[in-house]
Amino acid sequence: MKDGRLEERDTTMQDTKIKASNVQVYYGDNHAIKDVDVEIKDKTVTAFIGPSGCGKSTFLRCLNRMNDTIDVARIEGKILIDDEDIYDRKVDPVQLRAKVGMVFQKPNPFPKSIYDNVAYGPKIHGLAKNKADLDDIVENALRRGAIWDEVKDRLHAPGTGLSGGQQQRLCIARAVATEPEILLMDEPCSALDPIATDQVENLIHELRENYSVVIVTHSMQQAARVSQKTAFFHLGNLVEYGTTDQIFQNPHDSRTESYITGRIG
Ligand SMILES: Nc1ncnc2c1ncn2[C@@H]1O[C@H](COP(=O)(O)OP(=O)(O)OP(=O)(O)O)[C@@H](O)[C@H]1O
Repeated sequence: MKDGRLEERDTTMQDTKIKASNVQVYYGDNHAIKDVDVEIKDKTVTAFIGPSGCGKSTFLRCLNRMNDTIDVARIEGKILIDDEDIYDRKVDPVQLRAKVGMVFQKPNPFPKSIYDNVAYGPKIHGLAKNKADLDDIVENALRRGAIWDEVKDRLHAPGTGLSGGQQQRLCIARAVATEPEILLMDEPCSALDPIATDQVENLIHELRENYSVVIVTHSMQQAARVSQKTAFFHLGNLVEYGTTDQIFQNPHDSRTESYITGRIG
């Protein structure tokens, strides 16, 4: 059982990594995110929860400008990362996405070897001086993805030949290989069995040492297990944001309470 007060002290000590103000997202006429303000802490796992269609993934995708790739999406408001406006014209979205890595619901390794899956990002971002350097980066990332021991003897086998849980850890290794500061995870365990889920959750716990992790999850049990902060979304609004212990044990808003007690979902 977590000590609520300790957890609270722990997260309030962390610096703000992401500050979103008055964020609105429209898909054509559909106002999917309504006036969201939130400060996301560094070295903390933040869970986004809420009923299907409430805008969790949409808001997550605002944080590394993945919505830019959706023609009908329009974003207003401000999102600062380390006090820099990520929607400023001088920000290159490709560089931004290296700093703000993303792991998707379905493991999506490239149709390349395990090695090349991880080496690809560091290569295009010029992070390796030579082959030996690249080998080190790949090994380190696979270790941080908690999959090195399982793949070290078959680095040149296809990534798509791994099990689902291994593929997801490979995708996490690929995301950390470009030395991001923030990791966005959109339901990273929904395609995994309980054992693989447990491995990925343990990994999320370790990643928190070095990164700000933001995870969208349908599972309230998962949010309670992995996160220190939780944001509850409903119909495009950020209804309540607080420590995970407060949200689950003492929700202030009746909508949050209805959701966590299973009355709405
Ligand atoms: N690519 C898109 N094009 C148009 N509308 C979209 C798109 N993605 C999401 N939407 C709409 O935006 C709203 C929020 O969807 P979003 O996927 O962000 O919610 P969610 O809370 O992540 O849902 P779920 O838990 O079911 O994944 C919904 O009305 C959805 O139909």
